[in-house]
Amino acid sequence: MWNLTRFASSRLSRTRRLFSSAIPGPCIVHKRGTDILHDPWFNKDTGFPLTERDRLGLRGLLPPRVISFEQQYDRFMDSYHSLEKNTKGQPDSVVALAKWRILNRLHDRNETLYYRVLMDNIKDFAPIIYTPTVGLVCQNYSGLFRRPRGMYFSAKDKGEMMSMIYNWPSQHVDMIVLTDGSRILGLGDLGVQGIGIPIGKLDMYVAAAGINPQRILPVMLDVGTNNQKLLEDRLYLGLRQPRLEGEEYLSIVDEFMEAVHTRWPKAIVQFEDFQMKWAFETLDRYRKRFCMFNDDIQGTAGVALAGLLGSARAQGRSLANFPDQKIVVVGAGSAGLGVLSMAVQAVARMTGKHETAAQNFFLLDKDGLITKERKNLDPAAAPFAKDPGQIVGLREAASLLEVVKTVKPDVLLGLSGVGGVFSEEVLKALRESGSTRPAIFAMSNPTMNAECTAVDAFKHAGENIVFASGSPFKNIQLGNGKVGYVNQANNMYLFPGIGLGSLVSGARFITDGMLQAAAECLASYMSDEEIQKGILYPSVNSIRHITAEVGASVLRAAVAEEVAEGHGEVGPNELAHMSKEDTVEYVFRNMWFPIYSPLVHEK
Ligand SMILES: NC(=O)C1=CN([C@@H]2O[C@H](COP(=O)(O)OP(=O)(O)OC[C@H]3O[C@@H](n4cnc5c(N)ncnc54)[C@H](O)[C@@H]3O)[C@@H](O)[C@H]2O)C=CC1
Ligand SMILES: CC(=O)C(=O)O
Ligand SMILES: [Mg+2]
Repeated sequence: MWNLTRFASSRLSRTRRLFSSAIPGPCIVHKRGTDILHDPWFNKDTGFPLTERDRLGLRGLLPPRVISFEQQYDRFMDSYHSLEKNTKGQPDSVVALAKWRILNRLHDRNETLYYRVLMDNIKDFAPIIYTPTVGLVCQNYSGLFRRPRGMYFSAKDKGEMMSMIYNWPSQHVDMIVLTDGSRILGLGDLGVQGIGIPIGKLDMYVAAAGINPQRILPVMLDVGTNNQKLLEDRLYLGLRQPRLEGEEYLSIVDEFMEAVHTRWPKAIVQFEDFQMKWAFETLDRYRKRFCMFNDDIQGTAGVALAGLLGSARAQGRSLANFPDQKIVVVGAGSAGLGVLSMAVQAVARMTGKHETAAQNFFLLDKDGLITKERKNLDPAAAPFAKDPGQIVGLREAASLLEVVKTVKPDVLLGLSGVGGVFSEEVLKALRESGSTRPAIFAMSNPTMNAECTAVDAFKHAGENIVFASGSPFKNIQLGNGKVGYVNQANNMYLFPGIGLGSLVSGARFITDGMLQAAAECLASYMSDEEIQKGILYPSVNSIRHITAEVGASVLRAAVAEEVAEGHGEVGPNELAHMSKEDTVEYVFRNMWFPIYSPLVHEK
């Protein structure tokens, strides 16, 4: 089941070999002249060769010297480094937004160069285009707005979506990330400003999964906002009305899903940052009708499970001991419940005992420990609610500190959205954990919403811990050359591979088996040596490689579960006869790589 043998050791060299053989095919363009220069999909700026300038009516529209892609790349990186130098000492938020702006301007101008720069510098740039800076961008979106990106469907568009969807200029769309802005990271309801999240997630799709940027579509479903501050903000760009509820709300989402799949029947829709009630309801409503998944529930669960298995290994225990781990989950929302249900299912598979699989898991929300005595117990949390008779020394609504002191957990996992809930006292109490190497997952985003910082975790809970956070922190120097490793437990390690594997298998639906395969692949990726150091996840620098491996695992699971219908020229039979190695190679070959393609004009 959990086969933790390591994949091929020369991960990156194989990636490079596959890409170095990539010869850019021609790209058909239906425009000429300035229309091309103003289209970031095709624009090469000063990089257009003279012959192409002639063919496309660009002569005279650019300075005469042709600059190579490498020179353009270096020029951008020089500007970026100057900006870093010039903003030194300024407040973090000012620096972060300045960095986001310079990247965003390149994105608006020249996508090929933008994605190349992003891919090659993913460790430095992911924190800008993704968490944490994307949170700040969403908070300030209406003021930062210069040009639209993606599509906006609002409650006012009811009845029009089927025709509106044809306003999108691309003939083909493979991957859509959709939000209604109701729970953006841990920042709450940001209304239309939440569009930054689908944009950031899709940037990760291009960088990690090699989805062609001409085939992605970020979407905002604006059904109003309950954020009073935004409703009163004169610059706010969304609908100024309270959120739609009930059937009115669902009819908007239904209409959007029908419209999308009428134009692009094979498009995959990732639901992102929906408030809990709609996250679960829409997943249930659409998962057997469309190829879709909810990243916060399902992507996060796989990443957390891989980390939990890793932290069991980090204690030098065999995986057979995983079911004995005592795990406290703080946050009973879409993410926390998603993690719990996948982890409990893994325990049930390992032990064969479904009734007792949840016994070592403890779930808390804003009111404390959840037991069966909880008034208005949420049905989604009910399977994890403790029976008061079976938790000696604890009671309904016990505080986190009481729970940690009594349970002495092996793992403390936070998905509460509340910064600092792993207080000094809680972290110190973890020193009494039954584990030789307790693990702390402070998974809430962005950084200020993390349940604790890396510094505090190592300082208060001890140097022997394993630590992971949703947004990046720097490794901690513990003295005497010892390093406290900081892992990034973020669904970015899985959602690109889930989307890519579903796409290239032509999956009709995304099944539990495919999601489990993704989690198993991530869990088995790390060597024992890395795990012993406390490194649970691969470096962000190798995200394309891990995504290809995850994508291939998802594809094989789709074939095994008979939902794979094939992709392009490759039919389901051909997929079924591919070896494991072949599937990885096939997935790599389907990844878009940012290099300039010769442009061919067609009327
Ligand atoms: N690292 C990652 O990959 C991911 C991180 N997240 C983060 O997880 C957080 C929560 O997301 P959702 O579950 O979708 O939100 P949610 O709003 O559905 O759930 C939040 C839960 O936390 C509980 N809570 C609030 N205050 C608390 C407190 N003081 N103590 C204990 N529990 C408390 C609430 O009662 C609720 O059960 C967000 O910050 C989000 O950014 C979400 C998905 C992926
Ligand atoms: C990472 C992510 O999906 C979230 O924080 O919501
Ligand atoms: Mg999310």
